[in-house]
Amino acid sequence: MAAMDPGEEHTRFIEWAQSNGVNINGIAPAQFKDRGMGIVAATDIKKGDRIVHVRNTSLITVAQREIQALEFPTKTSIHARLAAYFALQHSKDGCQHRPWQDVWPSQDEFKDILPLHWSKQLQDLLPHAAAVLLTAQRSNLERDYLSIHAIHPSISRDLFTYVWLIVNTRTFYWEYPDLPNAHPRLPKKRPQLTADDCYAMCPFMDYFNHSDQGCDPKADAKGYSVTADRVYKAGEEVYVSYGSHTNDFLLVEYGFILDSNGCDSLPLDHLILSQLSSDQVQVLKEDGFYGSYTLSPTTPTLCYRTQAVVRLLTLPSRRYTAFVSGTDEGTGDQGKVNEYVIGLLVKYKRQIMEIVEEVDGLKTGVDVTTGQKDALLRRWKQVRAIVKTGIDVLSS
Ligand SMILES: C[S@@+](CC[C@H](N)C(=O)[O-])C[C@H]1O[C@@H](n2cnc3c(N)ncnc32)[C@H](O)[C@@H]1O
Repeated sequence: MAAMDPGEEHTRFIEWAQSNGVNINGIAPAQFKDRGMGIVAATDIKKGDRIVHVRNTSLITVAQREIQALEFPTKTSIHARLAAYFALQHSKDGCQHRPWQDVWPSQDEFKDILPLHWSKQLQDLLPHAAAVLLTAQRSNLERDYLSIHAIHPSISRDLFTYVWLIVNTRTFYWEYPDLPNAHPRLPKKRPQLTADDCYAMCPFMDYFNHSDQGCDPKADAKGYSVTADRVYKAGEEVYVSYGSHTNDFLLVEYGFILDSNGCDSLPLDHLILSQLSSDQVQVLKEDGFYGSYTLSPTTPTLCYRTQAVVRLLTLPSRRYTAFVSGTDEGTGDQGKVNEYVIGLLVKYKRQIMEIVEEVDGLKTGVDVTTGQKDALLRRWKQVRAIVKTGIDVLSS
């Protein structure tokens, strides 16, 4: 994909970043047609070269004095604290992060790509897994907005939503360096925080786009760095991996999907949970096998949890018990399990055909942009392909 010259606000930001503890080596930001900014190799890069390092003092974490000075109530999430900090900075004269803020995506760009901003008509057409993630995202945002609104009523919902999404799409996992041994992931003096709260904003690092095969960003007490995972030729895009995410997750949390994603899978909960009796639900809960059933486009196609639940649904309970207790690998029952799942998938495939047709027929305009329709259609076609592969593999 051709990269374009990013423009002068990016040149200004790079100068700002370099004078603020960011060491850049052989890479540069570039503008892409379909995914905003990204990072390209400015020269040939060798595997193992450290291409960027961001000093720990340049990260924005809640341990920072300016953020601590805002004296948030203890229950305020880290996400909310960071968002509130950036909201308060946003319109301030002499805001110290201005060159960084100037290269972030605009509110309008978010409105196009993030399902949170899509029309209800489109949200209702999201795959089940994406809809579940969207509901959770909406409720986290609401919780955070209300907690900040109570102490900073001047921050509008619009601005808060924007900076909250900036934090959501641009934070890195940050293990606070001064962690006590007993709770290796909890920042000292903040025992109420959980590992999920260990986030940092990281200038320049947030230019990298995601690939399931990208470089792995590493953090240590000195800061954050990215090392080349392979050789890159000058001009090639360099990606990092944001984690092992499915395309439903990437769509809802980041506003894009990958054409090829080795971490993709399809949750089957919406097909399976409704089949369970209340006794079966209880058994599964007691055994720790309730929910999180997945179908994967790679082998094994069915995850262990799915193998377990389908045994409970289709076999005498002693066969299920033998399987989950490990006394029987369950190979003899595999045909019956596969047959049951195929039945569910064939029914689901018919529903998918109808949804694909409906999405394909959507008229584009104010409520449905071409980009939104395209992303949704591509995702449904991927779901259809996973289901088809599942049926083929289980039938063979
Ligand atoms: C950390 S930022 C990366 C820089 C961003 N592209 C920008 O313009 O500033 C994450 C956002 O980049 C975009 N993105 C990241 N990886 C992508 C990919 N492989 N394809 C399309 N968009 C991607 C998504 O909009 C995502 O929310």
